[in-house]
Amino acid sequence: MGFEKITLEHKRQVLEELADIKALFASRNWFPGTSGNLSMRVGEFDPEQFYFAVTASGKDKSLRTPEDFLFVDKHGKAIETTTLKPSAETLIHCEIYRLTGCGAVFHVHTVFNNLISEFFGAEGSVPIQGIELIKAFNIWEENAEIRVPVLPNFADIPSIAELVPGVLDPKVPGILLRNHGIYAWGKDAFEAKRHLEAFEFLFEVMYRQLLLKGASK
Ligand SMILES: CSCCC(=O)C(=O)COP(=O)(O)O
Ligand SMILES: [Zn+2]
Repeated sequence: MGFEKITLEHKRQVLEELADIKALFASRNWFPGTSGNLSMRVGEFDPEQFYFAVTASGKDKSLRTPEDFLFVDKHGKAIETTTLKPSAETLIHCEIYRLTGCGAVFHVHTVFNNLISEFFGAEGSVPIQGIELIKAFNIWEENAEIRVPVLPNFADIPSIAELVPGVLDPKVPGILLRNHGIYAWGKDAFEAKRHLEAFEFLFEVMYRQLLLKGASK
C-alpha cells in the first residue's frame, strides 16, 4: 500500500501513541542527553514497501513538540517534505522492520544496558537463564536460556546495520550495541514496550547478580 493511501487518522494515532511512549520513557530517564530513538510502522508490512514514523534526530526527547517525528520509507528516507532529519540510527530500524515485519522499534541508552553490553561484549551475546521475566518474550519453558546479541558500536551506522541479519534471533526481540544501548521491538508498541521493559529488568538483575557473586559470604 502506498503511503498516501494510509489514512490520516491512522497516522495521527501512531504519532500520538509514540509521543505518549516517548514521554513515559523520558520520565524514566531512558533518553539521557538527547539519546535514544523510537519508531512505529504505519500501514501494513510489505517487505517491498513499508513506512514508519521515527523520532527526529538530536531532539530533547523529554519535550513534546510538533517537530518530534517524521515519516520515512523502508530506506529511512523522509516520505514527505520536511526540514526534520530522521534519527541518525534510522537504518538500524529499517533493517529490524525488514527482517522481522515488526510494528515498533524502541532504542534507549540506560546505565544497565551499557554496563551489561560491555561486560559481555567480547562474548558477542549476553546469556540470560532461568529468570521468570524471560516469559515476557513468550518463552515459557522452564529454566529457559536466551542470548541477547551484542554488536560493536561502530561510528558508521550502515556498518552496524549490515551486521543485524547475522545476529538477529527470531526468539529474542532485542539487540545490544556495545557501550551504547538496546534496540527492542515487537508486533506493536504495546509488545515492544513489554520487551524493552523486560530486557531492562533482566539487565539490572544480571548486574546485581554479578555483584553478589563477587561479594564474599
Ligand atoms: C547524544 S546520543 C548519540 C546518538 C545516539 O546514540 C542516539 O540514540 C540518538 O540519536 P538520534 O539521531 O536518534 O537523536
Ligand atoms: Zn543510540
